[in-house]
Amino acid sequence: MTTHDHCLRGLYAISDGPRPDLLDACAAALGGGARLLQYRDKTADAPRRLDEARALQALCARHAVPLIVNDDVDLALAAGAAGVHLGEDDVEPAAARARLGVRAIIGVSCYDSLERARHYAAAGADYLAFGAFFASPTKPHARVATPRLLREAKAFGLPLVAIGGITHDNAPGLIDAGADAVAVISALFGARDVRAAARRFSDLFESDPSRR
Ligand SMILES: Cc1ncc(COP(=O)(O)OP(=O)(O)O)c(N)n1
Ligand SMILES: Cc1ncsc1CCOP(=O)(O)O
Ligand SMILES: [Mg+2]
Repeated sequence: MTTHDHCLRGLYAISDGPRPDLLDACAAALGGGARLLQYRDKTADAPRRLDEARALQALCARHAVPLIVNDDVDLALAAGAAGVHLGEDDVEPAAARARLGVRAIIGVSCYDSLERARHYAAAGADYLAFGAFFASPTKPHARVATPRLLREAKAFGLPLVAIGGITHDNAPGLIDAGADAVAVISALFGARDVRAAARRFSDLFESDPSRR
């Protein structure tokens, strides 16, 4: 168990920027109960990314929710974020830890691979992300994972995050298979009412499985 386990259960909101109402949309996700927020912006607009990451860090601090920055350890450091999410193109957890400190939340993408999970669990990751579990509007060519991976990855003893095409309808199956958190972009930030969408995802973690 890590010191971050309390926030690693529930809805993990991942921003879909750039968008003009990014702050409002993220505030709505947090208002709807998101337990983690990831700033994911794949553009190269460094000044805007820094401004947005800093603004999101202030927002997250008001909600006592950790901000995770996707890919970019330097940006996480500059924004004072709680941590970073690392994929296959990014640095190893130890390098991120050396920059961000022992208390940082370092998440890793394991895609469909238990081998990656084993490696990253030993390398000091705080959570293991698997996916895509369903066709993803955001990342149509993402590698495909199956719920069985979640059941097997429980053995690593770290919080498990599921990602990829997750909706209110298909999330319960992943939670039942062992996902501690569901990471969602389109079905959350593409919703007309982001706060209500976040609340519905969050409620899935509170309710009796037989009543979902
Ligand atoms: C929680 C979470 N899981 C997986 C990813 C995907 O990371 P990666 O494979 O590095 O892809 P990009 O998001 O960088 O396109 C994630 N960001 N967050
Ligand atoms: C970043 C990422 N990695 C695998 S699927 C995905 C995108 C998830 O977005 P969506 O919830 O819109 O499918
Ligand atoms: Mg990445």
